Amino acid sequence: MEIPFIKMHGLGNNYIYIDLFQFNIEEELLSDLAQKVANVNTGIGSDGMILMHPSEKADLGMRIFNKDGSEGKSCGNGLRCTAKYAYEHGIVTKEKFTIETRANIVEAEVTANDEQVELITINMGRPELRRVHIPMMGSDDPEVISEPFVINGEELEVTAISMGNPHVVFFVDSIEAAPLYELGPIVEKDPRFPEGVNVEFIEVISSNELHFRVWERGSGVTQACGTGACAAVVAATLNHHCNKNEAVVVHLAGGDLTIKWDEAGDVWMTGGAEIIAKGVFQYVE
Ligand SMILES: N[C@H](CCC[C@H](N)C(=O)O)C(=O)O
Repeated sequence: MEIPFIKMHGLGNNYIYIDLFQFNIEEELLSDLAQKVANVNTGIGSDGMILMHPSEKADLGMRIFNKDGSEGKSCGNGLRCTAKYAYEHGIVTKEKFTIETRANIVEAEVTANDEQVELITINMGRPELRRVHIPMMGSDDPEVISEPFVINGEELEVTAISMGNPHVVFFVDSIEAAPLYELGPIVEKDPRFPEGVNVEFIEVISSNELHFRVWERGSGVTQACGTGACAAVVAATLNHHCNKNEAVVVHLAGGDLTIKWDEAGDVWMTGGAEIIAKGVFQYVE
């Protein structure tokens, strides 16, 4: 089956996008297709697959599948790329519009120059702090803020939240020394996270600047994670390193995002998005 695709990235977090306004695929093929397009040796190579689709609740919808074929509920970098594509390809005609994800409906605003989108701001909505909705097991505390967390024989501290998808944040003294590969895969699958978890390591530079690295649920180390950057700023604020209503620059491996957790409780993400290539994938079931 020939499947038209667009490869796009947000700060190096790259996905194979399929425009379901132009093409249709059976639901039961999606997980297998995501794994096959993401394979760098036998496929195209990406962190996963994203579907852009018609929506009855928003101007359009977006679904994200990780490299392992699992479906996530939201994707910050994917939302910025989807917003750029939707505006530049006439799926939307206004600079402000809404995008439905499995987690929520977000507001997007693009900044365009000669119809080319240069910057995208997404209101990612309110973080979920209640343990039961992250979800995370492990103690009766209703929230997970600087909670002792024994892993690999070490007692560390974690803060966990959901941005529609689960995140656990470790604060480290040096981002270069973050145990990304040692702890990432273990924590991702730890039974205290019944739905798995995205694992972030944060070095606080100042109240307006963080260094950030991520081991993503279902994809491993990626260059950037938009929902993770939002989770990092929320976690840093909950631990009194950052302040509400103040923009924070998050330095990810692939570049910078500006994140603000506002007084109304919404988390705003601003950053770029790029189209890498368009083509046709030869899909064999
Ligand atoms: N791995 C994530 C989905 C992708 C999120 C990330 N790429 C982003 O930009 O937010 C999950 O399973 O929840």
